[in-house]
Amino acid sequence: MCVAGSAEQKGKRAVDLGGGSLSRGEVAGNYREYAAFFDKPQQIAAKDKVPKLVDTFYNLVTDIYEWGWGQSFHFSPAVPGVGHREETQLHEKYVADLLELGPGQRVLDAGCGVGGPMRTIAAHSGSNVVGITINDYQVARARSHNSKAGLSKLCEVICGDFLHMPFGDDSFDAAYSIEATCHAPQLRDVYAEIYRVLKPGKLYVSYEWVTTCKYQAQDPEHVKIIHEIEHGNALPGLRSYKQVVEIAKEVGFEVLEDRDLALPPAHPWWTRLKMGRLAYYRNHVVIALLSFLGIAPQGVFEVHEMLFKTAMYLTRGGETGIFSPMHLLVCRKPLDGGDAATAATAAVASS
Ligand SMILES: C=C(CC[C@@H](C)[C@H]1CC[C@H]2C3=CC[C@H]4[C@H](C)[C@@H](O)CC[C@]4(C)[C@H]3CC[C@]12C)C(C)C
Ligand SMILES: C[S@@+](CC[C@H](N)C(=O)[O-])C[C@H]1O[C@@H](n2cnc3c(N)ncnc32)[C@H](O)[C@@H]1O
Repeated sequence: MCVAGSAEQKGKRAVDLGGGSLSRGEVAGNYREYAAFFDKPQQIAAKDKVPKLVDTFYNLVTDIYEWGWGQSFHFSPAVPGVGHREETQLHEKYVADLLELGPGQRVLDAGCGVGGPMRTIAAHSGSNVVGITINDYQVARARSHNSKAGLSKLCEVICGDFLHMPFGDDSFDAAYSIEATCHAPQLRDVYAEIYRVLKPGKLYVSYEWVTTCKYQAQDPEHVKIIHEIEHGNALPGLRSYKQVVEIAKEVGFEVLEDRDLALPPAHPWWTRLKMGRLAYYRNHVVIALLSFLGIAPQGVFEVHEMLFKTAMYLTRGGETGIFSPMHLLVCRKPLDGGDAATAATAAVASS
């Protein structure tokens, strides 16, 4: 049976799909718990439960993401005549270039996944990247990929919560987050934490998931699309493009640039997702078969079904223009960190 190939990029094999750090028997129950969370709006309001929910989500989806997407868990603008891998790397190198990274600098990757972006950025710039992710399965995967890529010296990965990072004040020369801070129950908490660990005068770049100016809260179709995107991606509530900028300023950052990289002349980021539909049907059949044979744990099929559905809503979000996964923020921690730090502390206290 030929089920070893990945849908779009070689790496994880279908026969190895599992539930991350969960045992085989835990996958179905964890998926049910995950799904139930989104059926009860009061739970989404219980912000302290979100990091655990996000950890569960990544136990459930990390293998499928690697199998069907690759080692970078984010979108990229399409580039005509260029393959997905290169499109992805271009989007990652842009972060390194905006941060003006070079050898010897210590850079934070807040929400690093299995480290696709950190490897591109370290190899491109020669800087030392320290990644943090809440999911210990991703830490193991990232370390293994770093070692295979010969980048263990430049790339370090730790398991932890980006809302409470185990790093000293003013200890990084730069910081970035790629499609990760959207998981924070309060955006200002993660921004304030990144602000704290960044040296004065240094830059933070983020690709944010946001609703755009086209989103109408009174349009039921818009509301449905955004709710389904939140459900399929472990999001406690998407923020608008305006809110992310306001929050960055509130914690003390100077916002040097904020721009939606999805807007024309950029080519649609959702092309890859939409074009992959046939492959996803095939994947669904493969997973059904592996589940029937007892090779894939019970529950993986349901997780795949959820992702299938979320791919459709993400595409709708892109096509309607109400959602962007790549609102760029370039922020600087002011040199006179004193006043700004006070603002950051006050912002956290009031959140
Ligand atoms: C930033 C986040 C994740 C963004 C993307 C990397 C993922 C969002 C939706 C995912 C996928 C949807 C469909 C899957 C398909 C059914 C399966 O057969 C193969 C994997 C998918 C293509 C999967 C891959 C990753 C995504 C595109 C969020 C979580 C904040
Ligand atoms: C969509 S993935 C993006 C990963 C990576 N930036 C990339 O582009 O490949 C989001 C990442 O954010 C991490 N994350 C979410 N909430 C977190 C938290 N509270 N603390 C640390 N990491 C978190 C997840 O574990 C995951 O690694």
